[in-house]
Amino acid sequence: FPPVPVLGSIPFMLPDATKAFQNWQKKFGNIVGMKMFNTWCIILYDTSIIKEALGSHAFSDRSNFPLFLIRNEMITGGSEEPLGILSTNGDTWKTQRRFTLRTLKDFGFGKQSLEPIIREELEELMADLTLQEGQKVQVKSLFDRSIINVLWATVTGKRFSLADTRLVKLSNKVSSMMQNFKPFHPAFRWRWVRKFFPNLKIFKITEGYIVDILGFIEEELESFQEKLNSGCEVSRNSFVGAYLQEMKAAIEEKESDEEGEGCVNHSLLHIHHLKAIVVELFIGGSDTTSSTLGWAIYLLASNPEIQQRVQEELDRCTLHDGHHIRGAESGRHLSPRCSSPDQPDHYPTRSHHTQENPDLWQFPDKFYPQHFLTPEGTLRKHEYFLPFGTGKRVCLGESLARLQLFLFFTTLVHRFSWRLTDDPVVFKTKGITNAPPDCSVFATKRNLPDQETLEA
Ligand code: HEM
Repeated sequence: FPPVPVLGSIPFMLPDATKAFQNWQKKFGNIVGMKMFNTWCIILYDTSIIKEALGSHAFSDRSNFPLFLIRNEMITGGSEEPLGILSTNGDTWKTQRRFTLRTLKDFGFGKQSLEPIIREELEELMADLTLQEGQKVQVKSLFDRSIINVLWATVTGKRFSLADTRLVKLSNKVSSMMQNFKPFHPAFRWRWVRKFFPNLKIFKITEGYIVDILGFIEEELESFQEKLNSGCEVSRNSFVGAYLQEMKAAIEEKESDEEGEGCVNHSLLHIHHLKAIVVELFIGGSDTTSSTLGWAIYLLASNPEIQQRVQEELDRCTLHDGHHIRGAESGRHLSPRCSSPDQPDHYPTRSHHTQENPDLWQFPDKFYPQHFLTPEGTLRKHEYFLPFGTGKRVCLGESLARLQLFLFFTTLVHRFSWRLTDDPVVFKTKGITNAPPDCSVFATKRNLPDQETLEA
């Protein structure tokens, strides 16, 4: 379909974009070009094509996302210079990504040292749930504060108590930004719109979220910087501390940059990038993880027989004996209706949501954990299940996310039984990720025979 002026291919996507994408594949094959307003996009339907494309240099650049243009302007006081990881390219992206990955690895990504932080969150959440026994618990916001707290501890080395009003405020801001941000809103498509109509509601709302989140980060940064300015060392056991120390060392020692594999170009470490990355760790690591957990609880609460089987399996195994818990099926429900935009040169692509493709899944619309089991009952991997993306831009928080999902899911399903209340279950498909439905559950403590439990 030739795109129409202004709207591009949008009229052909209505009323149901998912259906339209499926029909396009039947009609045009595994690579389809389309236009979102003024921007050309490519939809890739085939896993091997997706992997080949996202693994190549041509597809490794990202555009300066509208949300980030606004953020960058606020951090720098006017410049739209690309900052952080998610929307930078070239040397800047490489440096920030390498530094972040290396630092987070030092904290124990992929090892076990983040486990105590996550366990502390779990203990407080479980104490909270125990107090709320017999009362309705909203699934959607159930994990927000705990997940934000893990990120906060990683970034600053501190944690809030779950009832702390600052944590409640930060977590509300981050989750409402993620749920309400409309990346495909036409106002973000043309840069002149913001220039001529800066007071449009969509811009003001977005700016409001960013101001609030940045406020939290800047307040914390100030205390780190005060320490540094008074000649003290700041501890490297937080992301902010490690970044500031590295910047300081680079200035003091005027290190000669040794560019190359695994090295960080110190001249590109800057407080503006630090602030931008912290915002991104919250954006990338909060809603994604808490929504996956929310889906898991909703799906188990609405499928009591499956919940019982999972609990029986958890009762039989211990956390460290290498059992693979069948949690992946809840991740299949998380992906947004359109997955993230990528940009080869200036042509963003959308990889088709393989998670719902009827050719790949026996029951694409159903919660069916057997999708991830072999007939013998062992874990079955799918090369087309790519929740963390693939290629050069693959998620850098994957290890943290997997550890959190595993510990929260196994502990909470082992210790509590989950039942839907009579409240309506309302599905909403807006925002960047596919949020779990609005619904409430009862969490009832399980009577475990002895305390040689999974979490011991
Ligand atoms: C269930 C949880 C998560 C899911 C499903 C998820 C998914 C993804 C996906 C699909 C991408 C690739 C986007 C692209 O191709 O441009 C990505 C990138 C990214 N993720 Fe995650 N993520 C999760 C958790 C996290 C966590 C916990 C963090 C940080 C602590 C994080 C930080 C990032 C960052 C910074 C990027 C950008 C990487 C780059 O552009 O080089 N994510 N994530």
